[in-house]
Amino acid sequence: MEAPTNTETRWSRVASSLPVRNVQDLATDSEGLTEETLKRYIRLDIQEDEVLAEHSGEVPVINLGKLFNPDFAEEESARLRFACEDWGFFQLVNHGIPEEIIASIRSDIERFFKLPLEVKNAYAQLPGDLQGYGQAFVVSESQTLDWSDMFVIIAHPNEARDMKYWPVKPHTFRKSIEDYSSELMKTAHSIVTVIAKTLNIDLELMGDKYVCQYLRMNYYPPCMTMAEKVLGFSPHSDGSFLTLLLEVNSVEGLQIKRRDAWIPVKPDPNALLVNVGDFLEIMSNGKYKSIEHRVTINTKQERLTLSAFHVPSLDGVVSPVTGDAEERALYTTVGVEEYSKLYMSNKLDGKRALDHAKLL
Ligand SMILES: O=C(O)CCC(=O)C(=O)O
Ligand SMILES: [Fe+2]
Repeated sequence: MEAPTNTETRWSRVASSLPVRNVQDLATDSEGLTEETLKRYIRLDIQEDEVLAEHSGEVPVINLGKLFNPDFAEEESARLRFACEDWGFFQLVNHGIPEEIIASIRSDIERFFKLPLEVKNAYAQLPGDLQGYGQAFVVSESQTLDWSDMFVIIAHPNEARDMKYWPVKPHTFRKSIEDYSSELMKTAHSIVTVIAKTLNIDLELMGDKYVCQYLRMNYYPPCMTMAEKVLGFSPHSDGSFLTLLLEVNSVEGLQIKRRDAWIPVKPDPNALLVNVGDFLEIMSNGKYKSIEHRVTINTKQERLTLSAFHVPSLDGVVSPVTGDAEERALYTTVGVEEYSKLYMSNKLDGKRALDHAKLL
């Protein structure tokens, strides 16, 4: 296992930094909120594709308990396969993470974002150690226009926990993050096991020994004057293998792309929202889809979420696994570090990193 210093230096080669204004602060600063400052956040492309709220209820729901219950496993695995093939997203219920652990992380994240700006800024680090408050790790120019702030922590490998700038406020924060992170490692592991079975592939590189977990807290302030013109998070697919999202205060905002329209996801307080990332799409040779998603903003309520990206270690190599001799590889083999660099670079020209890995 790599020592944290190695991880830090490696990440400093991967992640690029585009520092921007803290929008939570901007949103509450009546003097700063002028037409001039707001202008840069206005997005003309928001209304290009239809929003189909009537399909919200169709987002697949997968019951983790059933996946491991011999009486239901086969049927539930088939549903999981369909969710990954057809939606790239599913709500994971009966996930088994103790309620108190979820309650603590929820309340600590809410409390963290209520701290004064200077306190939060004390954690602002540039991407060298991939930890920072503010938009230090945006992956595209367009994301510098996002109406959100984020805070990133490497939670696994565990050595990363020795990082210098661990948040100490609220004082329970470190424990809640550690507890949640370990639970989530188990949950992700369970899902990965079933995914490996449904694809009939070996997913050793997603085993605990190799996998990295990055936690990102996202804060989307309300935008009183022009919520319908700004985006909290630009359309993107995730540069992960699997992402598990906790919608901390269950405020709606996430929309997923489906058949050229956007489907708003209704937060389910009892579920984790799971999505297929780029590495899983590549590894499954395109059978499982890493779907674009975005976050919209409302006029009244702030939205808080916690994304957990599960990614193979930077040393890893990801190849498409083909079923039989007839199946042609549709993606190139990518090094995780090389791919992450591309994903984090600002040179994607409006394309997704994934498009660069696709073979024609
Ligand atoms: O905050 C959200 O709802 C989604 C965040 C997201 O897409 C991400 O962190 O990659
Ligand atoms: Fe995402």
